[in-house]
Amino acid sequence: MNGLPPALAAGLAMLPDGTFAGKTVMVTGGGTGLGLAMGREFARLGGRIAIASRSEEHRAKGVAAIRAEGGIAEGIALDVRDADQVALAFDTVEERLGPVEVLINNAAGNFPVRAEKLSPNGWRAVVDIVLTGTFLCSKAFAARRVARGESGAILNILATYVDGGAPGHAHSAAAKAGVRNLTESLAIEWAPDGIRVNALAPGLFPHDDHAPAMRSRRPDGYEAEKTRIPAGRVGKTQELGWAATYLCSPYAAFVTGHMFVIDGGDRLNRSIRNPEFEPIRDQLPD
Ligand SMILES: CCCCCCCCCCC/C=C/C(=O)SCCNC(=O)CCNC(=O)[C@H](O)C(C)(C)COP(=O)(O)OP(=O)(O)OC[C@H]1O[C@@H](n2cnc3c(N)ncnc32)[C@H](O)[C@@H]1OP(=O)(O)O
Ligand SMILES: NC(=O)C1=CN([C@@H]2O[C@H](COP(=O)(O)OP(=O)(O)OC[C@H]3O[C@@H](n4cnc5c(N)ncnc54)[C@H](OP(=O)(O)O)[C@@H]3O)[C@@H](O)[C@H]2O)C=CC1
Repeated sequence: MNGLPPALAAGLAMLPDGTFAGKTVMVTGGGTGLGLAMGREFARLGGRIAIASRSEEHRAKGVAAIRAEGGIAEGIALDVRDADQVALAFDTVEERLGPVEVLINNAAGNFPVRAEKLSPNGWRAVVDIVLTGTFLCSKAFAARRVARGESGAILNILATYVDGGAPGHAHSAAAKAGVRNLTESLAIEWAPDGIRVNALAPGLFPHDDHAPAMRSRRPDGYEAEKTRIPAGRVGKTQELGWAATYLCSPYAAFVTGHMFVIDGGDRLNRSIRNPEFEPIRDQLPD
């Protein structure tokens, strides 16, 4: 598990070419990091990608990356916390690329902070982006799919700390756990309408776009954390693309309400042989 099979490393797609041909895929926060990696994989399989986020710079970067690979992409201004902006974004995507058939709720806010120091507004910002934003986008998506009488797929991006929590990330972990539960409620509610709702929980996937607050404090970066991961390495962002495209494809037509974990076994690495416990107040500055 320390490397990728040569065919995959060479960039071959996991699913058949054209699996998403003619389909519009909206990726919130799709201009950077994992969202962009997933958008690129959907585009390689023929999807038309709508990158929806706040920053024009992030959107332009993502659109350019996908177009440079021959894909179709448009940037759409959106703050997922605002229901009016969400409605307008779906309308705009429909005008430019066609109705959204796949929604990736990837946008997130997070910053490490000791829980006793987290301001009410800081808590709200993260919970609103992660939990409320996911709900607002899912609701707008499903209302449109149901009105058209057409099926669809939603994929919510979680984090492995939905189980067990995350010291220094109480806001994000609580919000992601809420999204996990929301995934299950909506999967049941919308299954009769042909709308599948699944979740993808990544472990550690370092990339060059990390927001400043999320950059590793170690001089050697997140790469060095591989020693704690049973697979012996961190994740490669393209691997999330493979998982995301499968879960949203017709090959997963009977999969809904599921949380797919992709972490090289990191979440299972709890044993009496773990290193000494280090309180979060000793890891983060005051
Ligand atoms: C598995 C174990 C993991 C261990 C760690 C490894 C890390 C690897 C990755 C782990 C999982 C990753 C999960 C992620 O979600 S990564 C995604 C991160 N990306 C982003 O956060 C990008 C978007 N972020 C933002 O836009 C902002 O950070 C923010 C979320 C704050 C929202 O921006 P907005 O402009 O709406 O908000 P404000 O700037 O006005 O701030 C609102 C309040 O929040 C307070 N704040 C902001 N930053 C900090 C900080 N670094 N520390 C403390 N408080 C902060 C800010 O002061 C405001 O509060 P007040 O009004 O009270 O001052
Ligand atoms: N990287 C990792 O190791 C892990 C990541 N994850 C999850 O993966 C997903 C992607 O994270 P990652 O790529 O690492 O982080 P990034 O910071 O690169 O991506 C977050 C994206 O969210 C967008 N965003 C933030 N707030 C809003 C908002 N209010 N409205 C619309 N878009 C918003 C940002 O775009 P803009 O600034 O333009 O709005 C940005 O593109 C997140 O859900 C994260 O929680 C989970 C576990 C591990």
